[in-house]
Amino acid sequence: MSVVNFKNFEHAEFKFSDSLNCFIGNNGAGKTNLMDAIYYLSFCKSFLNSVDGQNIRFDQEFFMIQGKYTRLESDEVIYCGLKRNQKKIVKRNQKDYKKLSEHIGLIPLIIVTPSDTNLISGGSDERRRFVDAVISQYDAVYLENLIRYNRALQQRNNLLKQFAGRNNFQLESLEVWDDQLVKYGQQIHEVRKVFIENLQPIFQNYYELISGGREIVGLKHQSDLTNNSFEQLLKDSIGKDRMLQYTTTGIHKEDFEFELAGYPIRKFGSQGQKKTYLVALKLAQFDFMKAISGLTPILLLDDIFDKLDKNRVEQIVKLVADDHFGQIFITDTNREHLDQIIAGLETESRIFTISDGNVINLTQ
Ligand SMILES: Nc1ncnc2c1ncn2[C@@H]1O[C@H](COP(=O)(O)OP(=O)(O)OP(=O)(O)O)[C@@H](O)[C@H]1O
Repeated sequence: MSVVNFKNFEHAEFKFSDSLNCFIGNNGAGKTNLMDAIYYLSFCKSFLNSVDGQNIRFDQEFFMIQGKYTRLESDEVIYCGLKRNQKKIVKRNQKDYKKLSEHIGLIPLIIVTPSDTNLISGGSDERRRFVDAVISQYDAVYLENLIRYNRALQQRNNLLKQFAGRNNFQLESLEVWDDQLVKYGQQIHEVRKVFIENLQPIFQNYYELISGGREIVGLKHQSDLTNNSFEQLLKDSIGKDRMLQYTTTGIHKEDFEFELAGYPIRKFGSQGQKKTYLVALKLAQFDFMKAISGLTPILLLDDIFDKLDKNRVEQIVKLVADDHFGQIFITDTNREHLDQIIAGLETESRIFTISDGNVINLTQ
């Protein structure tokens, strides 16, 4: 991979290991920026800063990231470049993409970052977004249903607002949207239910492997639709919906309760337990994506050493160094941690020391 004028890197070239790569450096050295460059080549955007222009190195006019992916069939060269105040350009083997969405999925990638704790501590929308994003990557019908559902929901909510504004009410106009919500919502609910059931054992297995314990981790699908017909729920909530001027029941209100030993982890989990939970969840997502796409995702573990004890970190690194995983990137501020763990591994690993946007390649 090469980067030019990307954040605090002026120009740097990397030859990564196909297995384990570690970025070591002090705070602010540029380790996470490198993770972000790798992320850009998969998702055409930053995981940190949604304003592309702010990722151009200060006082420069453009950035450029290029990566060569060695694949069994043929190599892929992915380019992402941005000139200040111009449109971002992404190329696959020197050919421009018309739509960036066409690129997503070609280089699957999973990242674990400190900001993922929002999945646990944040609102239900964070968890729905996570579940929807994972399912949408392998189920195009699900994504289509989700778009249609959200459209119908928007129309129904507009109608409820109009009724309130004009002080009238027409049940028939509302029911047109109810039919759509029930049609798509019911299917989305079922797919989410099956997804959670399938993810649970994989997730439990990873949690046990990392923690060395037998605590039961839970993912509970909470929904009004579990024991009631959606049609009836919409009928029963009309009074409330009219008063509040939005649709108060449906799959847009579902949540996924994250539990540890039967208790909500959000309230009772320690910081290390929450982090373990997240890593296990992401590794379960990894398995899912790998099985469905047939491609091994790249795995980025940013700052996983923070809040986790030595044993758990060691378990994670050993776990991901296994053949089941592919190319892994790990950041850390302290070399000794990793040296000790890596010394016991058979996997080929490469260590890059990062200092103020510069890199020294230290091959194991
Ligand atoms: N557009 C930019 N141009 C130049 N430098 C930038 C730009 N954006 C961010 N930086 C610099 O990048 C540095 C942060 O890098 P990064 O987040 O990769 O650090 P890190 O090595 O992961 O540190 P930590 O261990 O604290 O997480 C900061 O010094 C910041 O000023």
